[in-house]
Amino acid sequence: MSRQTFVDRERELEFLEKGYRSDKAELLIVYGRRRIGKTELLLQFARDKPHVYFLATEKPYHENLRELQKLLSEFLGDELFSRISFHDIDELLMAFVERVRDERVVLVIDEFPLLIERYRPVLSLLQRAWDLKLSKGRIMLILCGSSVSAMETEVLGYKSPLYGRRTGQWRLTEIPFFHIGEFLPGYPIEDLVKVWGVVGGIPAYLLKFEPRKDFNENVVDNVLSKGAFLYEEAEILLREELREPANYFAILEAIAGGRSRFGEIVNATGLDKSLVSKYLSVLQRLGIVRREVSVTATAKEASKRGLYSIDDNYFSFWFRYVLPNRSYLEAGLAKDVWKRSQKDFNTYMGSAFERLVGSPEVFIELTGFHFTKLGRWWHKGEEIDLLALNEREKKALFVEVKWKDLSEREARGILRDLERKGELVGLEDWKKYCGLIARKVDGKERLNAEGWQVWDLADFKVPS
Ligand SMILES: Nc1ncnc2c1ncn2[C@@H]1O[C@H](COP(=O)(O)OP(=O)(O)OP(=O)(O)O)[C@@H](O)[C@H]1O
Repeated sequence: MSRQTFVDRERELEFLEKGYRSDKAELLIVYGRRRIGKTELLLQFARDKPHVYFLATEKPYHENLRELQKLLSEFLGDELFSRISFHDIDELLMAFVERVRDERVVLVIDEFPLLIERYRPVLSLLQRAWDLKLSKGRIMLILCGSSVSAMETEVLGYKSPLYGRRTGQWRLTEIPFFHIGEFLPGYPIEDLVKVWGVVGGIPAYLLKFEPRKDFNENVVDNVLSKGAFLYEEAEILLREELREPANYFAILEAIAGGRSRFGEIVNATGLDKSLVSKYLSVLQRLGIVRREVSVTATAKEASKRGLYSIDDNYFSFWFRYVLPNRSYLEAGLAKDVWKRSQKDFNTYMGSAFERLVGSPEVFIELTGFHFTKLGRWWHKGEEIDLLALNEREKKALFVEVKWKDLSEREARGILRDLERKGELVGLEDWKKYCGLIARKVDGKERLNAEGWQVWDLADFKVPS
């Protein structure tokens, strides 16, 4: 498959097509992290439909307005339209809808938060246009943006003038793991898992990795080398989205370095508790950090005992390997840094692999176990990597996850210990199963025949 091919996004396209088929006026909000593929998705969707795609820029509001007017008049094939003087976006859009009459037109306004930044009243003007005219016609208006905070507060929030007008919204997330092989044809599954550990499912980053280079070469050339796109990307994105990046940097570096409890993060950063708590909630909202609680925790326990980790693999990798090694990397020592990071990277991959197989889609695809709850379990110094509960059928699957090649003996040892830990969870009258997911397990068939549930990378079905 060619590298330029559009990958997956089936659910997203279906969501957009459904809106299109409604044949009524639609106001859809599409947003998500930078480089996640918003523009590409919207262009794919709109390409075989009458559409206007407008990308807002940093220029002043009125220049943006003129640009939009130019595109709309080109669509109408009406030069006169481009010469009318419109004061504001509401007048322009209402006049456009008047002209297209009953035609079903898709109008995409990309980077919408830039317009808001330039001219806040744009929100109420759009509301006015929507209420007076647009909502009564057949336009499909899609507002798109990469600033998650701006889209969630200014556009979707209940204080927004547009609140209640939208007919649907979609936060675009990463390309699912089982599709990333399509970006790197020929890559073995083990390397795909590592690629996922380094850049996650972000299309723009996956495209930087070249299939003709091996994994290590790609990491050195595309992430660790001064001047490479991914060498500074994390910093650029955080500066763009956050007002006080220095404190966020300190927090992310602490978490990337393995501090997962609130107190540990406070100690490592030296920041005030209330500040750390505020910053952590912003980072959670942005999808950069996640807070986990033990899967069987009560609401009271959950509010106290959370563990923090970086949820965005690229940030996780960058804060662990780029930032702390900056002086070496600046001096052109990327290869050396990577060579001496190998052992640590294996540990890093241990947590990445746990996150991968603990994501609901991958877990269900691999194990076929239907659960109502899935997550890590811990209590008094004992820990189980994954516990899947089916509360309706009272079935539990305990799973240990290892980024290792295990002998049959090692695997059996891990499973027996897991069986012991499983008894500590206290699911007395439940049916319990013990499982193991590892990079490779010798004697897998024999273990499965004994009643254990064992999977390794050979069980991952990745199309490429
Ligand atoms: N589903 C996909 N399959 C293949 N390539 C993709 C896919 N989605 C995006 N890309 C590619 O990834 C890159 C980034 O995508 P795109 O520009 O659409 O992201 P974006 O979310 O609009 O980014 P930004 O917010 O930074 O402008 C582009 O080169 C695009 O062609």
